[in-house]
Amino acid sequence: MTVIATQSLSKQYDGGVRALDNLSVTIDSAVVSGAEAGGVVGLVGANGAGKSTFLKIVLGLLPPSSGGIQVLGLDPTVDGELVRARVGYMPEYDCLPPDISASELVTHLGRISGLPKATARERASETLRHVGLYEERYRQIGGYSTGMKQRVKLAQALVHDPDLLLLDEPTNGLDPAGRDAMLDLVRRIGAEFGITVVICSHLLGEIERICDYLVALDGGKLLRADRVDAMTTGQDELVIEVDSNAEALVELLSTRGVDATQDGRTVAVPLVDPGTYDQILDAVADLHLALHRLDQRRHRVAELFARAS
Ligand SMILES: Nc1ncnc2c1ncn2[C@@H]1O[C@H](COP(=O)(O)OP(=O)(O)OP(=O)(O)O)[C@@H](O)[C@H]1O
Repeated sequence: MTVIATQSLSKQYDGGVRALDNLSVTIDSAVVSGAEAGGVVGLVGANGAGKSTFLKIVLGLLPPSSGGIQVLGLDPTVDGELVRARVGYMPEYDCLPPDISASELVTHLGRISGLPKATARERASETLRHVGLYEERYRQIGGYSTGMKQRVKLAQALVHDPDLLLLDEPTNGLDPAGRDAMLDLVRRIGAEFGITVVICSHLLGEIERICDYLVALDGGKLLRADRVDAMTTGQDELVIEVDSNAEALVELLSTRGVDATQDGRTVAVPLVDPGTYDQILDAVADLHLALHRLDQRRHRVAELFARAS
C-alpha cells in the first residue's frame, strides 16, 4: 500500500522561506516492512530541514505551494478530514489538560474523531492498555510523569484505529529507560498492529534502532529515502556510556567474548546481533553501573547521508 507519495512538492512560506523544495518521495508499506501494512519510517533532518512542514501538509493542515501529494490514496489538500480520520498524530510538545483523566481525554478525542460514545470509551481503555497506562487511566493527567504524558499523547493518536501514525519527537524529555520503553512501543505498533508509523526525530541512533526505512531531508530537499538495512553496512557499533568504571565493563565484556574498547567514559562494542544489547545490559547490571547511554554510533547514518548527497 502506498502510504504517502509526493511529486515535486514545494512549500514557500510568506516571507520567502522555502521549507520544502521539489520533494518527490514514495513511502510504500510493502517496501518499508515487506508486508501489506505496517513498518516504521524515520523522517530525519537537522532543525529547519522541513520535517514539521511535511507533517502539516500530510495532515492537510497546510497547503503546499506547488506539487502533488497523496496520503493513503487521498489528496489532503481537498480531503483533509478524510485523511485525518485515517491518520493518528502525536505532537511534539506537551499539550495535555492537567485536570482530567487520561481515560476522559482519550475517550473525548475518540468521540471527536467520530466514534460513538460506547465505542470511544472501549477504544480508549484498549489503547491506554496498549501504551501501558491501564492501571493509572482514571488519575488526573497533571500528576503524571513526562513518560506517562508521552504515552497519553500516543494513546490519543491511536484511539480511532488509524492506518498511519505520525509521531513528532516522541522521546522528547524522557530518561533513558522511558526512551527505551517508548521506542519498543513504537516498534511494536509498526510490527504488530499493521499501522505504518512515521517517526520524526533528530536522534539518529534512536531512528536507526527502530526504523525499517529512512527519509532524510536537508534544506527542504530529499537527501535519501531507502531501507535502513540497504543503507547500513556490517560496520555496526554500539556506544555505551556509564557513570564510572568503564575499565571493569570492558574487562567483563571481554571475558564474556565481547570485543569491547574503551575511550574515556565510553565503551564501543561491535553490534553482532540483537543479543549484543542483552550482553551489554547484563554486564552493566552485574557491575551495578548506571547506564547513561546505549546507542548505535550516532554519526554513522549522518556519514551515509553525507555520502549520498
Ligand atoms: N509559519 C512559518 N512561517 C515562515 N517560516 C516558517 C514557518 N514554519 C516554518 N518555517 C521555516 O521553514 C523552514 C522549515 O521549518 P520546519 O519547522 O518544517 O523544519 P523542521 O525540520 O521541522 O525543524 P525543527 O526540527 O526545528 O522543528 C525553517 O526555515 C523554518 O524557519
